[in-house]
Amino acid sequence: MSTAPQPSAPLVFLKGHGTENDFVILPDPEGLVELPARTVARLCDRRAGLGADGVLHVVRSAAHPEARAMAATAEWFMDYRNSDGSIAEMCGNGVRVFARYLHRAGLVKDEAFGVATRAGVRHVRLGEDGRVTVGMGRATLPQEEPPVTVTVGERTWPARNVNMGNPHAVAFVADLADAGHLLEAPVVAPADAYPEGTNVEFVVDRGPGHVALRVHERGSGETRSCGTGACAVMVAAARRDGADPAERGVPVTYTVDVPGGRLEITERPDGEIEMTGPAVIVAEGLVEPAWLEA
Ligand SMILES: N[C@@H](CCC[C@H](N)C(=O)O)C(=O)O
Repeated sequence: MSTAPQPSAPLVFLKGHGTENDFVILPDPEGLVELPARTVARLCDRRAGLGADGVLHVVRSAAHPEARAMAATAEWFMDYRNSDGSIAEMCGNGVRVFARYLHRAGLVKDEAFGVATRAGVRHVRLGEDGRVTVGMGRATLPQEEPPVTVTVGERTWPARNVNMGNPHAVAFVADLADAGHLLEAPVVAPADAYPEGTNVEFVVDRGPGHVALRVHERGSGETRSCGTGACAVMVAAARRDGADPAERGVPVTYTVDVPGGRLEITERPDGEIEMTGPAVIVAEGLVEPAWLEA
């Protein structure tokens, strides 16, 4: 009988993006694939790996200890990882791409269904126009004192602390170029406002109910889009503009331009937020087992 080690089964991957926030999708229904931070970082490496802002690990909720309790309402769990291998609670663009993948793969038959995330179940609706709408839940606005500031180089701006299941610091600036090259994370103070670190959005006005952003993502650096970030920006802009839907008693919609496209965000008077945007599957392939194990 041979004692030679058996080669691992090839790992299927797909590549997708939502407003150019791009992801490696790893289908792993029974949760058998180990994903240490180093492996995620190698997969996301844009020169030596597949290249992505993050990994969407597709696991049956019943097979994942963090999602088992959600299995009755959402069959699939989006185990999201940033490109440096760190774990995040939620990814707004990712959940649209995740939903597109599940439907394309025949793993869900309905056009509307729940996806389990670390921030709770998110309800998605696949539109006929190729876009996907996600119920993003409610924003929380942690205490504003002491005020949060964001600094890049010599420049400092006041910022709004908005939590969309994951943390955001939203700073309104005169020009998106003011944020500079964003090769390093902006400095956010006070540090204890964000014990787990934060995503930072820089925002300018484009017109009534219309803003544009750049984002530096926790764990991924500057990206072309951030769905949770766009929702945080919408909430911060609506409060700044005196357009809080809870006070007006009607839904409020903002168009949020990101470097990679456009997202439409609506907040209802009860605080529930819906985001609509594209979700694209680009490719499918196999990860070379020897490379993965090296
Ligand atoms: N790009 C995502 C957010 C991904 C997680 C984020 N970097 C974090 O660490 O919180 C989105 O579209 O929301």
